[in-house]
Amino acid sequence: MSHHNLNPKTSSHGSTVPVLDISELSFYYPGRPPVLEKINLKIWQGERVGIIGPNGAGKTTFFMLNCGVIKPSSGRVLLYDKPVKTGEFRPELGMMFQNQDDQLFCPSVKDDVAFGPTNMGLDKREVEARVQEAFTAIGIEELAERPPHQLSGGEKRLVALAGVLAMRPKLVIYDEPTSNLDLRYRRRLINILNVSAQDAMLIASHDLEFVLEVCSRVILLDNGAVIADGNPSDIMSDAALMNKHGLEKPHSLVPHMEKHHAQ
Ligand SMILES: Nc1ncnc2c1ncn2[C@@H]1O[C@H](COP(=O)(O)OP(=O)(O)OP(=O)(O)O)[C@@H](O)[C@H]1O
Repeated sequence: MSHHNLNPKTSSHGSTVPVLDISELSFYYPGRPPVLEKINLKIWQGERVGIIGPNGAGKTTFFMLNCGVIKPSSGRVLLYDKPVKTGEFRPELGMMFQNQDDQLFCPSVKDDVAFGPTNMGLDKREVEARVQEAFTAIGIEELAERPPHQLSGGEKRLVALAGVLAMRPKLVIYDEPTSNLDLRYRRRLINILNVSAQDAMLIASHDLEFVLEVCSRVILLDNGAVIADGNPSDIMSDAALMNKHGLEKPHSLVPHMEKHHAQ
């Protein structure tokens, strides 16, 4: 099954246009085996999609193709029915990178969060309203005047997220959002994602418990292909499938008896 709607309210106005419509998408570096080969996927409004797979499976590459940072070797991506072109800014899409040092570069946190909306050509008052809205949603008001390079890794992650949300994207892509987060920041991120109002999100993560808590659909990528696509607990409780692709069935899905035996 490839169509899961979390929120019947939003889907009931009959959105027949997928958020993302990916067909026959391939990508390879010259002289190397394909990183992705003929991927076909549709992402629908209301979906929170976890992308899982071993190191090197092509998750980051897949994201770069979706936001037009790199050019497909063949195939195409439609974002709300309009082709994604390499290098073209699409305000409907926001991306949170794995490494925030690539994303934060302004003298203060406030300037960094304002950077995106300012570059969208919004007037000053609207930019300020959005910055305030993002600060409140993420709960980072106290960081506003700090220089981003002085922040801890977890604080940087939240500031980067505020910068993305201030652009009010409809689709947000997260690359390893919980890596290096302590339990408190991880929990805060889960809470933020679980109440977020975007149309859809794509989240690559090795933190499978996090994926279980947040996602309504899971796509397992390996060897350049979609290996499985469907309900998160169905896919992740298939221990043989998970092991075959360098992953482990999350502990919370191991039945109580089995856990007992393993000890
Ligand atoms: N510039 C490059 N030249 C050649 N190969 C590359 C280049 N960049 C990435 N690759 C290869 O492409 C493959 C996919 O990498 P990608 O970063 O998309 O994987 P990933 O699933 O995000 O991995 P991880 O879970 O480790 O973050 C890897 O085998 C990687 O070595």
